[in-house]
Amino acid sequence: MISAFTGTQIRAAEQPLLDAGEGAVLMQRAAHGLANAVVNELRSEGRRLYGSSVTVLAGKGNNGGDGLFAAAILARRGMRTTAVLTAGSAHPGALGAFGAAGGRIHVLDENNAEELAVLIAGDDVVIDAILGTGARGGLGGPAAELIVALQELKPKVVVACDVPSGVDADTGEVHWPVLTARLTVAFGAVKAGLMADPGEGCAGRVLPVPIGMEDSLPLPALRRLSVRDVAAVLPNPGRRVHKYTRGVLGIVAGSERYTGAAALSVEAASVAGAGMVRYLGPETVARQVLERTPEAIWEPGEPGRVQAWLLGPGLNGTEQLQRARDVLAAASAAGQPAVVDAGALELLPERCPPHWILTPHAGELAALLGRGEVCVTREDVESRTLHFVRLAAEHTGAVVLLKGATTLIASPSGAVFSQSEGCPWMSTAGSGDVLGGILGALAATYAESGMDDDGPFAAQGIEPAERWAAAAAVGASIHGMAGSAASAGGPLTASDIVRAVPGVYRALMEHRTR
Ligand SMILES: NC(=O)C1=CN([C@@H]2O[C@H](COP(=O)(O)OP(=O)(O)OC[C@H]3O[C@@H](n4cnc5c(N)ncnc54)[C@H](OP(=O)(O)O)[C@@H]3O)[C@@H](O)[C@H]2O)[C@H](O)CC1
Ligand SMILES: [K+]
Repeated sequence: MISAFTGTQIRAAEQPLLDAGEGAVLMQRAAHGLANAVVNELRSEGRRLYGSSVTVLAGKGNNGGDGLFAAAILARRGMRTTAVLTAGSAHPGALGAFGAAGGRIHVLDENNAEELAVLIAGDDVVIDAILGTGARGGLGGPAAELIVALQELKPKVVVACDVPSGVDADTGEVHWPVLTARLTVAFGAVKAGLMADPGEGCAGRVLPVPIGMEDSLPLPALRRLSVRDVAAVLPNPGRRVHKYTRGVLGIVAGSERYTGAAALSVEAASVAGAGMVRYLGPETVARQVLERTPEAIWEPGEPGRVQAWLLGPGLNGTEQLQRARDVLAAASAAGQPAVVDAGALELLPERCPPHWILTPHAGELAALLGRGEVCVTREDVESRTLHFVRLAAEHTGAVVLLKGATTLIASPSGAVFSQSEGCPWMSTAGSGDVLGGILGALAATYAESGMDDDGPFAAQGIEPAERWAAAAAVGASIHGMAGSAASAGGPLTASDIVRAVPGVYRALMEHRTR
């Protein structure tokens, strides 16, 4: 499990060490970690250190200090090093070390941003050490001009020091302009803003570097399940199971207008481990569903027993909406888990049970919050994903899974998971219906026993109040892995994601036996 913390949490954990006069030691560790990361990045491209060039953009605080000390190390190892001081002044000790190691220094002013950008852009590596966890807002003035000009010139390799300057370390909010990094070297621990959009999109790969205060960290603000975690909690049928105990999922999806959504979500649920899928919808849609997934059961009347529900993909028309309303009421009364997507989100009661999983995209999340009179737009949600997903979980009382390049899953208890296994090609019609099917299958499977204190989540140390959010994170992860496998770098359809799901399960099961 990867844990992420806010800048404030990290600063608090550092404080006892700073009080004990260990600040300089922490900075040296950070600088060595950063310098090593630059060396490895160059080596991975088959480049020699000697004769390669690096520029550090250094702000006036400790972030700039880390960058300058790292550049001094790189200078001593044979790199041509330049520093651009973006605030006129810089950490005195680090600047001294940099000068002593033979680095060249330029001072950014009102008139030289473009000229310096041209000078730097040809370097092999640019280290962004302008702002770290001490930032308030983003870059302005000449520093912003420099970043805009540099971004246009497409520098070869950008390594961000602790956090890309302009990304809010706590929230992932981005204050443009930001220099997009290939790698972010995070000191002490990953910052929460590097695992939430839009910040994650600026950070590239994130490499945590321990600096000695990790034991003092509190509970994380955000967690990400690793492949190993997902493998460990994946439902694994024992010898004595049958289709009913594996988990039966009821699906209310599709309509005359959107038949594909029903077909995709039923098929996805079937391949994602549900023991059986019962489909509720009009006969014309059911025919197409069964043509694609003959294993599913059409329920024209009162449905048979299910362990969980999926409602919403492609839902349209009075008849289907009424069906969904009835099912929601029955699921609530029976205490059954439900995955609620798309059209069914509008049918939710004011407060939902904590084992319901809502799966809005940014626009739907804005609408959901609007019901509670929080007036936000899709753009607001997209720019502060972590904040709004938490708020939606708090307001609705349910687990809220906000779909995106980084999928955030907030539990009403306050825990947040972040998964990012997918790829941009997955932004395609029907992809969300497949996610709904996978989540539904997991909900039906886990509903039987997965959430107990002797179940897989408890074994991973996940608290009872966080388990449904963790289950949703498993679904997001499988969906992302299946999409990336199906894409292999190229375009794909939602059906391709479905076809890749069993292979992902197999690979995860293998992981488990290793
Ligand atoms: N705490 C430690 O011992 C260690 C920290 N590490 C590294 O330090 C940074 C955090 O360093 P800090 O000096 O606290 O803050 P920054 O470097 O991020 O910012 C420095 C100053 O910049 C000014 N500021 C804030 N916002 C802006 C802005 N939008 N534009 C321009 N300037 C801004 C502000 O100064 P003011 O005088 O304006 O208030 C900041 O104080 C952390 O990220 C690590 O990289 C080490 O890693 C380990 C030890
Ligand atoms: K930085």
